[in-house]
Amino acid sequence: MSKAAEIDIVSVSKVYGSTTAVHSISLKIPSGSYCCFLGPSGCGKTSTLRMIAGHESISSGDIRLGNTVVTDFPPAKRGTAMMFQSYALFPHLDLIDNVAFSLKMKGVEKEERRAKALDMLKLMQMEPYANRRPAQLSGGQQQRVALARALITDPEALLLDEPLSALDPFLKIRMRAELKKLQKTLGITFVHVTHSQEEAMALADIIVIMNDGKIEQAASPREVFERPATAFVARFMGDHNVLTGRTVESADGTVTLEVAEGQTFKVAGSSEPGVPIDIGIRTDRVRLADASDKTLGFNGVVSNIEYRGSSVKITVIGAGSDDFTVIATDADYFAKPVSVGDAVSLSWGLEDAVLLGRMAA
Ligand SMILES: Nc1ncnc2c1ncn2[C@@H]1O[C@H](COP(=O)(O)OP(=O)(O)OP(=O)(O)O)[C@@H](O)[C@H]1O
Repeated sequence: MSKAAEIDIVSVSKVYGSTTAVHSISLKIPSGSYCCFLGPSGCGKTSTLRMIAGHESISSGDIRLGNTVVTDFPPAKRGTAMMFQSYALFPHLDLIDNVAFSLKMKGVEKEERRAKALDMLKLMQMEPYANRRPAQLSGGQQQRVALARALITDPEALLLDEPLSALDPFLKIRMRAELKKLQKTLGITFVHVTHSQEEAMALADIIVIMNDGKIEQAASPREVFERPATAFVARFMGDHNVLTGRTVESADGTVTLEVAEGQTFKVAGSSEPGVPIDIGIRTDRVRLADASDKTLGFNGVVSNIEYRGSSVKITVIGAGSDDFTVIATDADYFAKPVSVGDAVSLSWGLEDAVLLGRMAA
């Protein structure tokens, strides 16, 4: 197998007519890492992936793979391989010829390309099916063939566009584990586009969260979860309550923020007084208990309760929010259950609230 390459995206934009799909993004994807691009529909993930692959021209900026600027290279000359969402297998060819196709295009002689295709099918545990056609395979098996076909060119980076979206939920989780194992075995850089937070958290060394053609945060899953950089990330990842307010005081590394009239919260950090600001409060760290320090909690009214098995989701109205979420463990909840309409006191620790940065305009 080839060695892995770092992918360096430098001020890259993509403009389609009057739509700017990607706004001057910069990012270094370390060699040999598993990188997931995550974001809502239309945020520019696929356009970015296709620009790395060379299937889409770059409107401005540059992309480097290792030491080579590949901006103007055709896809086959970049050292990348792409696996498409639909797998794009040829229905009339058997698996060996499907996998060997790109080598045929390069003029590799028949025996050599078939031997290499068989090696790739072996790697994907698909050798016993080598003479079948794609229609005679399950979805998961077709995906393995598509992977074998992408990997036969010995790419330095494998680019995957929503690779798991065509699979049923059970197979999705199994293939997810296989993708991760494959990436570790091969040691090459994987760039994977998904709109699933869970998928990105499970797979990635680095998650790149995009919104409206820009990168909101690029960091490890743990950092994204514990330190969301922006209100968008905190909301999109769905594990924080986001409250918006105005700084009333900033001293000794702590900001005091007014979120509703007479309701102030403390959070670690610093900010100019008067500035509007967002804070994120971990849903799983809020306790149904009175806070000793009232700036680390509030009194509210329960508006909804959802049982989730190992946890219970409690929605509370208060502190200027009508859907403040508390995730309690089932044990904690059933030790002291509450009902819709109950008045509750919520509290959290200073370390469970984070100051969320604002996007540069
Ligand atoms: N060929 C095109 N011509 C014009 N506009 C395009 C084209 N391809 C994408 N766009 C627009 O660019 C923006 C980003 O699209 P892109 O496919 O990169 O987003 P995405 O994050 O991958 O979305 P999805 O998850 O829905 O695939 C969207 O507004 C889309 O409508």
